[in-house]
Amino acid sequence: MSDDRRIHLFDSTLRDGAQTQGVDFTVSDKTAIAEALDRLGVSYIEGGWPGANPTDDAFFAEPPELKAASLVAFGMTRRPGRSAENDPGLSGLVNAKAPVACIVGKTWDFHVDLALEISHEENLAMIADSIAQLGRSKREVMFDAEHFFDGFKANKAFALACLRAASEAGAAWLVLCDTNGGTLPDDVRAIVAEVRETLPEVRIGIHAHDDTGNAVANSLAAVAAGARQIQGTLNGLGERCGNANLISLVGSLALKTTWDCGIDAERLRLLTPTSRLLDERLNRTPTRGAPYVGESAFAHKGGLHVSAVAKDPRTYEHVPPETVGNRRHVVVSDQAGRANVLTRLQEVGVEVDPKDPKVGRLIEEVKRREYEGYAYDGAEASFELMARRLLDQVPDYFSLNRFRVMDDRRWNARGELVTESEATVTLTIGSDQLMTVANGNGPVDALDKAVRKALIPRYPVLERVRLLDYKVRILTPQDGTEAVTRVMIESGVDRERWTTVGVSPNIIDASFNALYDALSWKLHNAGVEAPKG
Ligand SMILES: CC(=O)SCCNC(=O)CCNC(=O)[C@H](O)C(C)(C)COP(=O)(O)OP(=O)(O)OC[C@H]1O[C@@H](n2cnc3c(N)ncnc32)[C@H](O)[C@@H]1OP(=O)(O)O
Ligand SMILES: CC(=O)C(=O)O
Repeated sequence: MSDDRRIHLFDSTLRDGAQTQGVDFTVSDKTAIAEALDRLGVSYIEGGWPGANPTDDAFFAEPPELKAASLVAFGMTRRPGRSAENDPGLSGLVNAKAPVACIVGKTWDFHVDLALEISHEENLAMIADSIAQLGRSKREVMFDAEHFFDGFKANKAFALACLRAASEAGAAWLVLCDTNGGTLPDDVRAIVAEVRETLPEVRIGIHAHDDTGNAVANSLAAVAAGARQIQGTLNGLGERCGNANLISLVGSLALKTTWDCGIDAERLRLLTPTSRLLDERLNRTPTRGAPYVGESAFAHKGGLHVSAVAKDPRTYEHVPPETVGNRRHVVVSDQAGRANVLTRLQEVGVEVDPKDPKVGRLIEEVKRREYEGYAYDGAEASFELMARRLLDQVPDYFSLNRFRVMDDRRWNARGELVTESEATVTLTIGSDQLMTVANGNGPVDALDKAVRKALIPRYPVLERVRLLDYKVRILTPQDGTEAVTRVMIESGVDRERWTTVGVSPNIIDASFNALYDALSWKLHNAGVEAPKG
């Protein structure tokens, strides 16, 4: 592919992404994410701002060894009234172990007047001096033109003079930033085109924020107008509403355009694992609806969709999920038809003759239970168990005879408020009846502990099963405290995860139903035999 079609991807997850509310990377997070980005194939990885905090200092003191990408250290132009040589911020960048530096400078006169309170000439000198100073030690220096689009609209001559100052001082890239994220694609396209016409010799990049939900569209508009570098972040992290989502951009550039973003078919399959790695590092639940990489990105729910997808997935998929490392997913719910159920059964390895009348019964059962409040859409382990029970493919590992839960809220002798829960359960396992008692931090915790106490001696595989998420939803709010509740439980062991559902007007009973399925599913999945009754 000609160089003219090359788009350089610049990842700012570890710098602008670190400015996301609630995100706090450790040095080892930064290293793992940088290595994943390097494997994915981006051109530049902005590692942070040396001198801004101890994490970034430590990261740049011992940066990861990147195979293909260039590590970038970020900073800002020198302080007003100082020489670039004596500016501690710039010295931090010079000393950082990174071959490339990227500095932000003001290009909107409003900011120069109000935030910096300096003359326009001094701002131009700050840009030129800083780029020149960094050019003495770095292989490449980039200029992030802060608020460029707002600056261009307010005072075009000054905004362009800032770009000229950076270019003449040796900046390899001029990155036009939509810092406040308020610009729309038509304006981005027109302004980038005008910059290209005015400064045809410079290389232009785009750094778009997502405050109108247009950061990806703005990045593509800039490329159409001549930008050849796109800055973005994994999963769209970043200040306020985030940056252009690099994951969506990679998918679209690689699969839908003739631009060469440096990511071949093999690397493209790393897109979903890379996005998930970031969420895992941040301990965040991946966004289901994320384009290309979300769990719902190739999930089919409507019966009409599933019946057509079974014939040819192109009927409802814009690209094959495997190309981006994702997978197809058929959802079973009250929107399902025969095709959903058969496909889902096949996916979970349940063998059934499509003509078996039990399939029809299963569909009816799903719809009846969904009407009662069950949601198999997110509780696939419960769906699998229901299907296998109907087909006599799963034994009863245990059954509940009775539970009793007591809650105690009182002031102790030291005058402190104490809440305690105690659960007693009677279970049957095979021909044995067992009674156990446990205390817990709340009634569901006490119940969970009492059930496990009875089961673990018989089924040690349950020892390491953990309850990872617990969600309660009121299904009939008009009934007040008598309302029907639905409980969804996510359980896990190591990296294995499964979700189950329980419904009842009694929240503890709903929780028990979900717990019963969670433990039964694990026993079935681990191939455990049930004792003879
Ligand atoms: C648009 C962007 O997202 S750019 C990246 C923004 N990221 C961050 O700010 C995260 C890291 N930042 C930090 O850790 C700190 O802000 C530091 C270490 C950089 C600076 O901290 P401090 O010296 O305490 O300054 P503080 O953050 O309060 O204010 C920023 C200062 O930089 C000045 N400044 C802002 N932009 C520039 C610039 N491009 N060039 C020179 N000075 C600038 C401001 O006028 C202000 O000056 P003042 O201290 O004289 O008021
Ligand atoms: C540099 C940067 O992050 C911005 O202008 O948004």
